[in-house]
Formats: sequence, structure tokens, C-alpha cells
Amino acid sequence: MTTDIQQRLTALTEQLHHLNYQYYQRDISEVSDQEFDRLLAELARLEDEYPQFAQANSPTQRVGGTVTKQFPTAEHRYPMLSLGNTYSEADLREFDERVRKGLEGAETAYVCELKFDGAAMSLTYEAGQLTQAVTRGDGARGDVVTSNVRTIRNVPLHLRPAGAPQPPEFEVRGEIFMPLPVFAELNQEREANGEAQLANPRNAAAGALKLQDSAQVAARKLRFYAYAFLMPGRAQFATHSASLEALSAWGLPVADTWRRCATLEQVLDFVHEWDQKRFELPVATDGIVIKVDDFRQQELLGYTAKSPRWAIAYKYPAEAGRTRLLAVQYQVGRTGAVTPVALLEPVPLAGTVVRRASLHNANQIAALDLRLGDLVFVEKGGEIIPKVTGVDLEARPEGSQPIVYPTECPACGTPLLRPEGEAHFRCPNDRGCPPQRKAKLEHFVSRKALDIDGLGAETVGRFFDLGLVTDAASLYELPAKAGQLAQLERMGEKSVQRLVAGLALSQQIPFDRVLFGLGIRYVGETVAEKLAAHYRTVEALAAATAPELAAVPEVGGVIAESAAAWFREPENQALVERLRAAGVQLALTGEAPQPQSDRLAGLTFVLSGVFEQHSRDGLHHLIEQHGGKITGSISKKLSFLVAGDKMGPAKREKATSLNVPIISETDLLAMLPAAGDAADATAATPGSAAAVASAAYEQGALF
Ligand SMILES: NC(=O)c1ccc[n+]([C@@H]2O[C@H](COP(=O)([O-])OP(=O)(O)OC[C@H]3O[C@@H](n4cnc5c(N)ncnc54)[C@H](O)[C@@H]3O)[C@@H](O)[C@H]2O)c1
Ligand SMILES: [Zn+2]
Repeated sequence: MTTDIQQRLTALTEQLHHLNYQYYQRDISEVSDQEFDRLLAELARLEDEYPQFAQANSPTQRVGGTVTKQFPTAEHRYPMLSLGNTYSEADLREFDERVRKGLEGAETAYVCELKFDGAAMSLTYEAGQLTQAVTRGDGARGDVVTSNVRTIRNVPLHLRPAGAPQPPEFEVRGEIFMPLPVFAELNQEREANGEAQLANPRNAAAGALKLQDSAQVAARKLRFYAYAFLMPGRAQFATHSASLEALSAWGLPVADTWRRCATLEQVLDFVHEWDQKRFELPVATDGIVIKVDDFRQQELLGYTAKSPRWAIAYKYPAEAGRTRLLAVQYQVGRTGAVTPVALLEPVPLAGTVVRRASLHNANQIAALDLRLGDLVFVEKGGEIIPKVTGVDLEARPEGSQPIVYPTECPACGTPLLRPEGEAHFRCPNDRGCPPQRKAKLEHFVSRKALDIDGLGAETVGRFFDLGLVTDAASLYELPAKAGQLAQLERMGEKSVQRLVAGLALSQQIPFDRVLFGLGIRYVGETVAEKLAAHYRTVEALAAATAPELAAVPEVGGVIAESAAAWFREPENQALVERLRAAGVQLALTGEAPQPQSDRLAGLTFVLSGVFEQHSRDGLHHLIEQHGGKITGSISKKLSFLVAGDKMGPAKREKATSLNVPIISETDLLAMLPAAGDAADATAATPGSAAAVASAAYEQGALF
């Protein structure tokens, strides 16, 4: 008996630790939030009943997140906790009773706020200026992500001196989130690039905050809503609601959906009111947060190890429905990934009629033991794409057969491959498989690539089906077929003229967008920009080896391998030549950016670890701007290893054993001409900078 319980406790603890790791570290939800909360509640109940088995660092006692290794960390002045949560109104009534009891019957009021689903953020303002942004982390320490947060457009960098007086230093807490339309667009882009889809906007926001390059964070278009004010000592406001009003007046974005409720009945009204209305907002929400309004009462009620006793989150259960699985469709994407999609008998769910649902991949189908004709459960939670979560086994038709995942491409018959570590099967016939060819063409003409006026995805798809075009270069043969095109239904003379003009205009589209348009796996918009800027011509790019490509900022090993392999294929080389003949831009025009100085000429650098004053890419750029070179590996010939925070010990050892000087970011910056004295910069000899640094190194001043 006891061992059974002990085993269950251990199993639950392990499972929850694992789910927390996936969720906070890797931004993956393996189970629904509701399922997670059910498991956590079960563990709490067992620990309550058998306190002798409870562990000090049980998931019930700790905030789920941790700090990451990519950023410096900072301690929270006031711990950043989680919220108790519930899915039932009965629990809300209990919460209200506990509060009243705790306050010995004193009058109390609540503030109800929508629970935006993103990542919690703590902002510090000093003398009206944003000075620090820290993630929740493990509740006690978080990651310092100030430069990333500065890119969020509605986070004020300076406050307005309006409304209540501003304390010299205070903290604002709120949620960073990705607006739904931005999320949808990002996923479309990822699909086009052959990258895995992000499950929901929460994952997307949390993932974006962990990026090292702030410019990339800015491109994710995150937003912020403030929901709490904290200051040292006693707050200058008597109530939470008064502080929210002050935050608004100072220019901080407070969602205007909050409401003060004098009674629990009013709280429940608010909960009901937003049950459906929340789907009209351009932000993912997963519930309502209910807080005691009076700050002094909050203080009296206090905290548990994990959450305040004066607040609770009511979470809306994910909307689920039951419907019949009619068929499974296998879609082949641009990069050959095969995705199964469930075709369903239409069912209304969370404000829309659902006809299709994601089945993710073959594992999922097997795990669910899905069969055609099954009644299946479909859920639509924070995610936009509904998903099949289970099968109603009792209602299973007799004699049903399991779904057999195809072993051959449904479009071209090529045996499917499943690269190790990947969830998706893939059709390797990338040049012959019709849906892949067609999707590549659609990608080439798309808005962010060649943006060919008069040639949308649908038209180009139709041309492909009719055999009028076969690949990107063949598009430029269309003008010669103008007569034939004009005969097509819904085309006509005018549309053909527009198309011909559109093709001519596309010859002006810069090289980076052409490169993106080629649809090389993993070469998205940003990577294409970086590669084009670095190599300037397609010849130089095609001649680069994978390790060389990998040394370009933001181009990792996987991307580099993929790009190098692409340019090695004779067919792709031929395509490039045909595009050149068609007059498409295969080199950047205009002057290459001039180096700012040659201070670092002749010197080579390896950058390692996390840096404080610049991002790694920023430093890379700076070094090149001053004539230095970046390499990937430490060798005897290397001039300097620039060590940031958290550099691995192996690198340090290797550099030391090869007598390569190790310098810090500050030392590196000291080697550069100070801003403004560019004139004298070119006069300085590169040797002098090196001498300064190595002298410092010898004095032991650097490490
Ligand atoms: N599916 C999984 O595998 C998995 C794993 C771990 C956690 N989870 C989910 O995450 C939850 C735990 O996460 P959590 O600790 O971040 O708690 P939480 O998300 O339930 O609540 C706390 C958070 O709510 C946010 N919030 C939004 N609006 C707010 C407002 N107006 N006022 C205050 N806070 C507001 C803040 O970011 C705060 O940190 C679990 O209950 C579970 O649902 C799921
Ligand atoms: Zn195929």
C-alpha cells in the first residue's frame, strides 16, 4: 500500500518535472494545460495525505520555470510567483470563502483581469526610465533580457509624468505576448521555410524572448500588457485598481478589460461574460485572474511557497467537441514534409465550425490508435489549429481497421524517409514530386520573395497543373506564351499584360529576396539577407563551404549544410544559370559597406559565451567593420579568443594550451577606435591594439 503510493508520488513528480522542463525550457506542451493541472492537483492531494513522502523541491512547491544559460541573470527583489488555478466555479466560491475567513469578515473587493497567455516579465523603472527587464525564471532569479524587451513597441522606455507622482524606483509586472495575427503569419512563414510549426502564441512569445539577436526579437512583433505595480516599502496606492490607473496614466499599456467587482457574483458575471467574448480579442487568453483589490488586505493574506493567497486564476477549459473522422489527408509541403490532416464531420467549436484538425505526425496517429469512422474528440484551446486529442472507443464501429501511415509519397510514389530525430516523414524527391515543385513555385512568386504582380499562388499553381511552367526560371518564358495564356479561362488580355509587366519588374527584386525565393531549406528571409550581405554575389555564395557559411552571423550549422548541399547539385546550378539568363538579380548592387577602420586587420577572433554590451552577432559585425576576421575554431594561428559569460571550460583549456590570448568583451572594445575618432583610427597600427590586449592578458587583468 505505502509503496504503491510512494511509487505513484515518485512517478508523478518525475513526470511533472519533465513536463515543466519541456514547457519552460523548450517551449513544448506535451499534454494540455488542463491535463498538467490535473496531474499537479493529484500530486498535491497525495502530498497532503502522506506528508512523510513529500519532497522539498516537489513541483507543487516551486514555480515551474528556471533561468536559461543564454542570458545574465538577476535576483528578483520581490519573488515572481505562479498563481493558484482552478477550472471550476465551485473552487472560486471556496477561494472567496478563504479570503473572507483570512480577513475575518472585513469588506473586500476584487479586481478581475483577463489572463493573457504569454510570458511574465518584470520591468524596473528608475527616474522614469526603463532600466531592466527580467523574466520570471525560477521565481527567485530570472534572465535579464532588457535589450530584447526594449524592442517591444508598446513598452515605454520613458514614462510620462502624468497622474499620480512616480516613485523614483518601482517595478511593473505584466505579460509579454505575441498577437494572434502575428502568430498566424509567423507560422505560415515557418511552414513555407519547411520549419516546424509553433504550437501556440505562448510558446512563440517565450521562444522569441530567448533569441540572442534583438533585431530578430523586434521582428516577432511582441506586445506587453502591464498588470501589477510594486515598490519598496509600503505602496503609495491603497488599492491595486488605483495602481493600474496610475500605470496607464504614466504611459504603460494596461488592457482596459479589467473591472473592479464588489461581490463574488460580479466576479462570476465577469467570468461568464468573457467566456466567448475573449475569442474576439487579437490576443490569446486562457482565463481570468481574480485579485483582492486592497493592498493591505493582500499583505494580510500573504503567500504560499508558490503563489499569493490573495489571487487565483480561473482557467477556461479548452473547448472540446466530438465528431466523426471521415478521412486522413496527407499533405506534402514545399520541403517534402508529409503532414497528416484529419477531415472531420463539421462541428462547432469556440466560435467557428471545425472541419479539419491537426494530427501532427505518424506517432500521434499511432498513439491515439486512430481509425477511420471513429468518433474523435477535438479540442481548440490557445492553439489556433484544432487538434484531435482522443478517440471515443465505446463508439468505435465494429471491424474498424487502424490507419496505416503511407510508406510512399501520396503524390509521387517515392518511398518516404524519416530522418533521425525528426517527427515528420519526408518525400526526398524534391525535384520531381509535383506538390513540392508547385509549392516551390508558389514560394518563388510570393510577396516576400519575387512578389510578381499578376501571378498569385493560385494562378501559378494552375499554370503548373497545365504544364505551362515547371520551375522558377520557366516563369520568364511565359511572355513568349502570351497568346496561349490569353485563351485561358479567367485570364484575358489584360491579366496577361499585367503578368508580363510583373515579370519584368521582378527583375529588379534584390538578390537577397531572390535567394529567399529559391526555397533552400532553412534559408528564411533573415538568413537570406545575411548571406546576401555577406557574399554579395551568387558565385561567391555558391563557392562557400559549409563551415564558411556557418561562420556568418545567424547561420547555424544546419542551415549552412543545407545551403552548401543545395549549391552542390548540378540541377540547382543549372537553375541559377537559367535565372541569370532571365535577367533576375543574382548579386547585390551598390557599394559594399566600407570598413570603419583597419585596426583589427590581420587579426582573427573566436567569439564564445554570452556578452553583455553587444550581442554576439553585434560583436561579429564590429570586428569585421574594423578589418578583423572571425573563425569558427581555436587553432595556434588564432589571434584572440573573446570570452563571454558561461564560456565552456574546454575552449578555455584549448586556447590556454595553444597560447592563444583570451580576452574579454571590454578588452575587445578597447582595441577599437573610440566613436568619433574614426579619423585617427586608420592611422593606428593593428599591432598596437594587439599589444595592448596581450599586455593586459599577461598582467592577468583579463581573467
Ligand atoms: N502543458 C504542459 O505541459 C504544462 C507544463 C507546465 C505548465 N503548464 C501550464 O502552466 C501553468 C503554470 O504556469 P505558471 O506558473 O506560469 O502559472 P499560470 O500561467 O497558471 O499563472 C501565472 C502567470 O499568469 C500570467 N498572467 C497573465 N495575466 C495575468 C494577470 N492579469 N495577473 C497576474 N498574472 C497574469 C503571468 O505570466 C503569471 O506568471 C500550469 O497551471 C499549466 O496550466 C503546462
Ligand atoms: Zn513526393
